[in-house]
Amino acid sequence: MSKDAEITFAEHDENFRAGFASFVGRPNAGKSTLTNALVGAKVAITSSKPQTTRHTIRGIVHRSDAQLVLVDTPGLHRPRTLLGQRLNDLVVDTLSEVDVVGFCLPADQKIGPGDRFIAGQLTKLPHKPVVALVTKTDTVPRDSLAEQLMAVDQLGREHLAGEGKQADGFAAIIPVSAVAGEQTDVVADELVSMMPLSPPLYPEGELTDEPEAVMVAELVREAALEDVRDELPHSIAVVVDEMIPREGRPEGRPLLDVHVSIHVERDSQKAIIIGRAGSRLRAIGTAAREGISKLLGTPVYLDLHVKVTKDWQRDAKKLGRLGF
Ligand SMILES: Nc1nc2c(ncn2[C@@H]2O[C@H](COP(=O)(O)OP(=O)(O)OP(=O)(O)O)[C@@H](O)[C@H]2O)c(=O)[nH]1
Repeated sequence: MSKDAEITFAEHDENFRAGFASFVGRPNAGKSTLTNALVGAKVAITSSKPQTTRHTIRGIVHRSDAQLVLVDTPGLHRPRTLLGQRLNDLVVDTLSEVDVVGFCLPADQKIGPGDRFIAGQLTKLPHKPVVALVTKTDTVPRDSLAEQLMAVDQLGREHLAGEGKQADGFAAIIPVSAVAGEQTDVVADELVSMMPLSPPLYPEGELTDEPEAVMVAELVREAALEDVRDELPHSIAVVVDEMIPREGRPEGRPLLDVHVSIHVERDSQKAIIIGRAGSRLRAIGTAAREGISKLLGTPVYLDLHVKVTKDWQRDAKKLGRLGF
């Protein structure tokens, strides 16, 4: 973000609110899509594959009366690997610093052990308001939505009520469809009402403060996730090795060289990513390059390398090197 942008109290109403909110929920619960719908631009990566959001990505909602900084977190889930454990720790750390937590529960899926696990984790944050967001309401008929709302209320009362915890379960329960654009304003209003009185935290127009390299890596990862199945999505980590302007380009025709490594855990996975005669890797490159050019506002030459980093999810040193 631009550090030189000055913001002063005087320019803003004394009732202005600003603060941080974070969405949690099982993989695929709709957190990224909701973030994007609220922010109005593509900042978090969405995909139908679970666990695509590994990095804490902020989207910023600018309103005349408030600024809402959304911290998008990875899915909280029962840890099975070292990576899983680290991600959970990261999520709980993040949550302890935000003003309100939005717990996303898809309308089209019954509440299950995964949701109860998350609700249990949220009790580690005793004084934090938790708003339940029943997502994807466009996918279910009205009567099953009503049932889901009651089940969610029950979940809140079971986990977030009682001494030392939230007094009455969830602070609010809001049905929303990010895809149909229904009730997203109600979600924003509710989250804003829980922000402290504060001047804006970021300059106007800022959408995210995620470092560009992380967003570039996420765009490549999103492209690599297209059409891959089973355990492969969890085995892909993407690192931007270098981004440098090409030298000797003609005036007004810049080109950015972007060097990216796609790490997988096994040789067989490397073969899948590369595809027959390199066809999949080329498709990944084409798809990602377009998004990266748009993001950075300049033509890019994208150089992709696929590397096998054996069992990186279970190796503390390798995790560190890949930025976890
Ligand atoms: N019909 C419908 N689909 C939705 C809605 N919100 C999200 N989806 C779809 O649900 C899938 C998962 O959405 P994401 O926003 O990526 O979910 P997430 O919770 O961020 O997922 P992770 O990053 O894996 O934790 C995608 O295929 C979305 O298009 C919605 O309001 N309606």
